[in-house]
Amino acid sequence: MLLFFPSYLIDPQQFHAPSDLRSPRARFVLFLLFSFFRSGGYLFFNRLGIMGVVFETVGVRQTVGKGRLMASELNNSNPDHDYSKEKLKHSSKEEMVSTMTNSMHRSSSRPQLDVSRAAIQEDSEDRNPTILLPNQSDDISHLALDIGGSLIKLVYFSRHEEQSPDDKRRSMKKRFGLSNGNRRSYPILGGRLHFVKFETGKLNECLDFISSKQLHRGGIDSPSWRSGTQTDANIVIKATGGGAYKFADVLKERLGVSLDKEDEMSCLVAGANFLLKAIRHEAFTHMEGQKEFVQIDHNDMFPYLLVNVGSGVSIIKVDGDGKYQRVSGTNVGGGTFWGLGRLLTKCKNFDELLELSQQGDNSNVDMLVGDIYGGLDYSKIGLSASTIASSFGKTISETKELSDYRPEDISLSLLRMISYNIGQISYLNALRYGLKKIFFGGFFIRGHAYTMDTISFAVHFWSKGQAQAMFLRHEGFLGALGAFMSYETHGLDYLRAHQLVERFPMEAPCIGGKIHGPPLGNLNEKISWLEKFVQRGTQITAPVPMAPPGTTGMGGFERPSSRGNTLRSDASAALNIGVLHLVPTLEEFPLLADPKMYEPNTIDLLDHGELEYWVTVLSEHLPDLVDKAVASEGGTDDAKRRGDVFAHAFSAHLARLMEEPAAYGKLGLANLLELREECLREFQFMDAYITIKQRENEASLAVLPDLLIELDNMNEEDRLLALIEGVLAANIFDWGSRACVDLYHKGTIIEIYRMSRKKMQRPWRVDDFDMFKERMLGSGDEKSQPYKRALFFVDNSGADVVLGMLPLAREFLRHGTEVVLVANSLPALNDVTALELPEIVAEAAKHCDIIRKAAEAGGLIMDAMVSIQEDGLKNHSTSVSLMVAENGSGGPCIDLRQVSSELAAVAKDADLIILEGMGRAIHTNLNAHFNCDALKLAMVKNQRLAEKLFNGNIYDCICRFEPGKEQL
Ligand SMILES: CC(C)(COP(=O)(O)O)[C@@H](O)C(=O)NCCC(=O)O
Ligand SMILES: [Mn+2]
Repeated sequence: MLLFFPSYLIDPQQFHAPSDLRSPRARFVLFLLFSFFRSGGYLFFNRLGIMGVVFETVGVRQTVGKGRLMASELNNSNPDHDYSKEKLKHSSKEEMVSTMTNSMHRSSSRPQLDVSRAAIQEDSEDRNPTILLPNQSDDISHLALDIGGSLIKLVYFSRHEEQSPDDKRRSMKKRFGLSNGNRRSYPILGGRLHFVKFETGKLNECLDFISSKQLHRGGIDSPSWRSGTQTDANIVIKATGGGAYKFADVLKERLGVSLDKEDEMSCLVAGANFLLKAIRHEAFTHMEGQKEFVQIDHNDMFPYLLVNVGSGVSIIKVDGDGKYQRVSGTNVGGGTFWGLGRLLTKCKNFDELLELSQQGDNSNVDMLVGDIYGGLDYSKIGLSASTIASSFGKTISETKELSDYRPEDISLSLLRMISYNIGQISYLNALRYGLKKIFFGGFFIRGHAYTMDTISFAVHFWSKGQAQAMFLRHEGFLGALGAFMSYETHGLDYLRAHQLVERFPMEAPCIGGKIHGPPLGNLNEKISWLEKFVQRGTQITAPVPMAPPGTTGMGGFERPSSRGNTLRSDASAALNIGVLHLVPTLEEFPLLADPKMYEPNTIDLLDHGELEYWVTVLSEHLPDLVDKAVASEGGTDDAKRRGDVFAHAFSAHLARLMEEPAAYGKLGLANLLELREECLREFQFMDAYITIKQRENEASLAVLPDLLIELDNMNEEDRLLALIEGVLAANIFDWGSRACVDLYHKGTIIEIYRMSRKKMQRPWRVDDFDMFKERMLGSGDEKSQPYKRALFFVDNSGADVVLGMLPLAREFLRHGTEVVLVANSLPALNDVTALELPEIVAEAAKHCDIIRKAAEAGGLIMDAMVSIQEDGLKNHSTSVSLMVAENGSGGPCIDLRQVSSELAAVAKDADLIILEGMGRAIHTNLNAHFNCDALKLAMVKNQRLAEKLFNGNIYDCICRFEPGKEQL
C-alpha cells in the first residue's frame, strides 16, 4: 500500500520534534521562522491610511521534555494551564494577533472588509470609489420614526465602527488586477439598520433613548457631533404616522429637532417593497402553526395587496415602487383589540392581553351556530356547530355581569373577532382587484401565531385556497423603514438580498425589538444586563403553560392549531428582528449554475429531530468551546466573565430556536454554526482556536518538505492519488467535531493520522477519483487541457491546509493552473483565514520553488515578507500565480449567495472549484451545481451525518467530481 505520509510521521518522537526543538529539522524550522520574522512583519494600514508595521520576533512554542504530545494538549484549556505564563511566553506574537484582532473585533458581524477598504479615499487608483462609508457623508441622516397611535417605531442606522486591519490585502487585490467591476459611484451606506419600538404612551422613554444614543445627531460617533459643527436647530428627522404631527412640538422641545413629515401610505409601501426585494426570508405563510418562508420573485412581485394592521387598518393595492392606491380600510384593528380589551379585562398592555387569549375559550362568550341549532351543524351552508354565529353574542342573552366572564375568554373572543374580520375584508378586496398575494403588516400581528393562523384561515376559507395570506418579519416597521428610505441620501434602493446580512445579537432571544430602560452602551453594560437577567432566574424563553384545549366556536372555520403551541412569556418577543448589516460588497458567487434554485444547506432543520440533534451537539460542545475561548484571551477574569455570558447568550439563542426554528428566518445548519461564531465575536472572542491553529501550522510546516520529496518521487498518477488521499486524511484535524476532539484526547497526532490513513483505502464512500484523474491527466495518449484557474476553498489550519491542500495546489501549479486559495474572512473554529494564509504560504515557499515562484507571481510572498513595493511587483515573473482570496464568511460553512466581491471577481475566470471539508462540501454545497467543474472533498466526521447522507460511517471519505453544467 502506498504510504502517503513520510516515514517520520510514524514516529511520534520525530513528529513532535519541531515542537521540542531538539531535532535538526526543528532548529532549521526555527531558523527559518526566525529569519522570516526578523526580516519582516505584518503590514497594516490603519484607518487613516498610515502604514504601521508590527514586528514580530520568534514565536515558536516549546514543549520541552515531552516525548509524547497528545493532540489534545494542543488545547490550552487544561485546568492546570497557567494562562498568564502562556501569555508572557508568547507576548510578542499575541501582541501581533491582538493588533490584528483588536482592529477586527470592532466588528461583531460578518466581515465587512471590503466596505471599509473602499472607504479609503486616498485611493487614487479607484477613480470611481464604489462605496462611501457614512463617515464620509455627513449629510446622511440616521434616524426615522413612525409615531403611531399605540407604538413608536424607530429605524436607525449605525455606521460600522471598524475599519479593516488588512488593508495589505486591499493592495494585494489591486495587484491581482481585480477591479471592483461594475460598481456604482454613488454612496451606499456600510453599516447597520436597527429596529426598535416603544409604546406611544411612553414617548419620554423613546426620546431618552434617542438622546442617549445621539441618534438625531447621526449617532455618538458622527463627525458632525464630535466636531460640534451641527446645531440641533438644523436637524431634520424624517417621520411618519399621526404622531409626527401630534408630537412635533415635543420633539422640537426635547431634542431640538424638526420633523419632516412623510406620507404614511407612501412610507408603508416603500418599506414593504424594500423588504420584499432586499430581505431573502422576509415573507412567510402561517397555516396551522406552520411557518413557511416564501421566495418572492422580484420580477413578478406586483401587484399585491398590502394590509397594514396598526391601530386601524389600511388596505393598499401596490402596483410598483411608488405606485399604489389605498383601496379600503377598517376602523376595527389593533386599537380596537387593545382598547376594548383593556376596558373589559383590565390588562395593562397589549402583550398581556394577547397572552391572556392563550388560555381563553371563546365559546363562553361567543354565540355559536350550535347554540342556535341545538348543538347541530348548519351543514346545508357549510357551517359547523362550532362556527361563531355572533361574536360576543352570548353576552346579550344572559343576565351575567362583566365580572362573571373570564378575561381570558373575552380576550380570545376579541382577538378572533378582529382577526377574522381583517382576514375577510382583505380577501374581499383581493377579490375586487383580482389579487392573489396579500401581505399583512403592522404591529397588531406581532408574530403571534394564533393571530396569523386566524387571518390565514379566513383568507384561505373565503378564497377557497385561491389567495394567500403572507406575513412580514419586519411587520411593524414598514412605515418607519419607508420614512428612512425617503432620505435622499440613504442609498438603500439598490441594495439586494445578497448585500444584507441579518444578525441576532445577544438580546434577541430575550427581548426582541422591544427596549426596556436605557440603551446598553458598551459590551460591559451588555454583559451586566445579561448577568442580571440570568441571576433573576428569568427563564429567557419560558413557555407559558397552556390551558387544555377548550371548546369552541370556530367562526366558519376549523380551529387553527397553533393555539396548542407554547407562546413566549413576553408575546412581543416573538418579533424576531435582528440588526440588518448592510454589506454592499457581498455578491452572489458567479459560478452557481442556478442561483435561484441554490439552497446552501444540505440538512433541513425544519425537521424537528434534526434540529434537536444539532442543537444538542452544539450545546454539548459549549463547555469545551468556552474553555478554548477563555484561554485564547489569556484566561483573565474578564475573559472568564465574557465566556460565561457568551455561554448563556448562545444557549438562549439555541433555546429560542428550539422553541421556534424559523425565529431568525429560514434556519439551516450553516446559520446555526455561524451564529455560534458571531456570538463569540459579540463577546469579543475573536479567535478562540488561535493557539491550536498556530501550533498545528508550525508542526505541519515542519514536515512539509519531506512530504514534498516523497511526493516528487512518485509518478504522476500515484502522486495525484496520494494528494487527494492527503487532503481527505488531513481533514480529520477538525476541532469542531466532537468525535475528532475525543480522538485528540485519546491518541497522538500520529496515531490519529494512522487511523485516518487506513481509511484511505478505496473505494471511498463517494469515489469519483478516476473521473477526476482522467480530467486531470487525460486517458491513454490523449493529454487533457490543464485548468486555467482553480479556486481552492480551504478549510482547517495545520495539516489540513499545509499537508493537504497546499501540496495539491502545488500540483495544479505544476500543471500550469493558476490557483486561488479561498479562505474565511473571519475565524471560525480552527479554520484558516485569508489573513493567515500568506504567512503559511511564505513558509511553505521556503521549501518549494514551485510554490515560491507562484506565490511571488501572486504577490503573496511579498505580502507576508518585508516590503510591499507595489512598483516592484509589476515586473514579477511570468510563472502561474498562487493567490489568496477571502470568501466573505465568518463561519465554518459557506453560503455562496453571499461571498466577498474579491472572490466573485476571481471566480469569473475559474474553470475548477475545489470545496474542501465538511462545512463547505457537505453541510453546505453538497447539492450545489456549478458552471465549471467542481471537486468536493471531505471526511465525514459525524456518524449520524455519514449514515443519513451517505449510508456510511464516521470517517468515511467523500470525493465527488462534477463536471460543470457548461461543460456538459
Ligand atoms: C463544524 C464542522 C462543520 C467543521 O468541519 P470541517 O469543515 O472543518 O471539516 C464539523 O466539525 C461539524 O459538523 N461538527 C459538528 C458535529 C459533530 O461534532 O459531530
Ligand atoms: Mn473547518
